[in-house]
Amino acid sequence: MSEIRLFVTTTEQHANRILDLMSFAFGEEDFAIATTEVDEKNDVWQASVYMMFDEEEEVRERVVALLSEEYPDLPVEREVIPDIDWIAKSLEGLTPVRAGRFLVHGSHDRDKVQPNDVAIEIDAGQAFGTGHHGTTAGCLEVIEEVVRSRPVANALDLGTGSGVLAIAVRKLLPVPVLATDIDPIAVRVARENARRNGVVEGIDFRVAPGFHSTAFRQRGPFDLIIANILARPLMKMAPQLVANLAPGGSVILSGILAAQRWKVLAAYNGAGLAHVRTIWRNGWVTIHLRHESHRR
Ligand SMILES: C[S@@+](CC[C@H](N)C(=O)[O-])C[C@H]1O[C@@H](n2cnc3c(N)ncnc32)[C@H](O)[C@@H]1O
Repeated sequence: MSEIRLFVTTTEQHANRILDLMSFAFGEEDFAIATTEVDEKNDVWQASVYMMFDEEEEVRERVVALLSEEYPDLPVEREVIPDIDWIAKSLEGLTPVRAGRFLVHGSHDRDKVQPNDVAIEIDAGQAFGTGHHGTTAGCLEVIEEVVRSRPVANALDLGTGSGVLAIAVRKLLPVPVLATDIDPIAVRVARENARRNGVVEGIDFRVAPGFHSTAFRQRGPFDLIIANILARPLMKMAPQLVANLAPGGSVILSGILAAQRWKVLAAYNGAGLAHVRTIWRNGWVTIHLRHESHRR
C-alpha cells in the first residue's frame, strides 16, 4: 500500500509553528511529521505528515481542522510516495541498492553501475551496512542532501560498521573523515572496504566506544556527524555528540524506530540542535538536525 505525504508550503517560521500544531494533534500516533527546507534563499519550507494511503482522508480532515484557525488559506498538498516492497527487498540481499545518487552494490554487480551513479562497492560480510537496511539507505539519502546544501569540511561517522557512510561522504567530498566503531572487526572490514573503493587515504578508522577516544579531540570539531546506532545510546550520547559539533554543523541520526523518534528529538533539541527533517524507511527513521547557531 502506498504512503502519502500531506504538506503545506510556507516560511520556516510558519512551518515550525505548523509542526508544533501537528505534533500536538498527532502526539504519539504513528505518523511521521517533518519540516523540510525547499529553498533557503527564498525561505520556502514545507511542513509534512506521512501516512498510509487508507489513512489519508482522516488525516487530511484533521490537518485542515488544525490549520483552520491560524492558516485557513494555506492549501494542503499531497504526494504519493512510491511503493517499496521491503520484504522482497530484504530477501534480495545481494542486489544493488539505490539511495539518492548512491548505488551500493556487491562486487558481482559492477556492471550495474550507471555513468551518473556514485558507486559504493560493499560485499555482505562481517560488518553491518550493505545499504539494504532502511537506516543505512536513509543516512545515504540525507548525506547527499547535506552535502548538496552546506559546506562540509570535516566529517565523523560514528558506528561505521562496513564503512559505507564514511565511504559515501568521501566519495562526494575530498574532506577528512573520522570513522569509528566499538567493534574491531567492523573497523578492519571498513578499512578494507574503503581501500576497495579507492578512498582509504582520506578516512581515519579507529576503534572507539562512543566518544571515548582522544581521536575526537584531535580531529574535531566536525561539521557533519553521522551516527547510525540505536535510539538509547544516541540519546545518552547527545551532549557529547553536540560538544563535538562545529557551529552550524549537521547531524544525521539513525537506528531509531518510528515510535522512539520523539524521545531522540527531545534529547537533541535539549542539547541545542534544531530538527531539519525526518525520513522513514521500513519503520526506521533517519533524523537530520542542525546546530541552532545557523538558524535565522
Ligand atoms: C546499525 S550499524 C551501522 C553501520 C553503518 N554505519 C550503516 O549505516 O550501515 C551500527 C554500528 O555501530 C556500532 N556501535 C554500536 N554501539 C556503538 C558505540 N557505542 N560506539 C561506537 N560504535 C558503536 C556497531 O558495532 C555497528 O557496527
